[in-house]
Amino acid sequence: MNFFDRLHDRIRTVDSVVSIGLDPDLDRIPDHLHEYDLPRWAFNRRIIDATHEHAAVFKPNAAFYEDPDGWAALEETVAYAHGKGVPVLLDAKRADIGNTTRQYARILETVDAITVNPYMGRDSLQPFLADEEAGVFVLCRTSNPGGEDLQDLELETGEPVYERVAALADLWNENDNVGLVVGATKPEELEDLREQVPDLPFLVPGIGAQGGDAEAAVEYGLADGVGLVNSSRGIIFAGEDRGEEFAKASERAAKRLKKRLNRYR
Ligand SMILES: O=C(O)c1cc(=O)[nH]c(=O)n1[C@@H]1O[C@H](COP(=O)(O)O)[C@@H](O)[C@H]1O
Repeated sequence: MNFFDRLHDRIRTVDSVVSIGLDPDLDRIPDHLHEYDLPRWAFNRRIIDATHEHAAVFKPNAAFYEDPDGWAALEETVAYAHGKGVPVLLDAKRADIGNTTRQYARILETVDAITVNPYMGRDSLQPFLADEEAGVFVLCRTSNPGGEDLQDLELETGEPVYERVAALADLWNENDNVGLVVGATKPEELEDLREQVPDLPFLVPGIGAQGGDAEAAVEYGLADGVGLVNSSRGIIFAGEDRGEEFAKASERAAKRLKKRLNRYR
């Protein structure tokens, strides 16, 4: 079944478009979890238990797992999220030349969706795009300040680079499996892009810790009700100062964000 159809069902089931980012910074997870073999997995398990009823997806960012224990923690995390019925979107921002990107795409046997980087062009994304079951979110207008360095550059046609990326992503969407990543810190670009590509669901990061616009994220992020608004640190570290009770604060933060976003749906 197509990822966006599954996401549509999941959003309906939990009445939520919240993507919960599982970015378990080892310097920030509670002290008592460091005695476990895999502290990141111990942390994620508690976060998943506490928040899964509010999660449209879980979005682990690969950067937090790129070492042997990290990969083990990620594997456990993905299986556990799936056991709770929650799709997993791996934020890996992948792409490379053909034979390399084919190896990257093998991760789609494990996760449901992925973020990819359009900089190397269509062939660098082909194995992802060819997977009819997977969701492929193309970085378009990112939330960070330096996003403007390249993404806002004007082409000879007068359009900015990020709009060209959106147009290309729309062309690449032959299997109805492509979405865009557009930061909540860019509400005007969100609005323009929604008009330009009305059918592409967006993953909108940048609310919470980065201070983005939650209302614009929902208003323009969804295509026919399908799309994702992500918060990572704002949810998983909501209970940073609560010791063993940390996950309860995450549950409250996830529920609060769900309710807040639902006001705009
Ligand atoms: O691809 C992403 O998810 C992403 C794109 C972007 O433009 N900005 C952005 O913050 N992200 C990711 O979204 C998450 C945001 O985390 P918080 O700022 O803690 O909510 C991180 O995992 C980022 O890597």
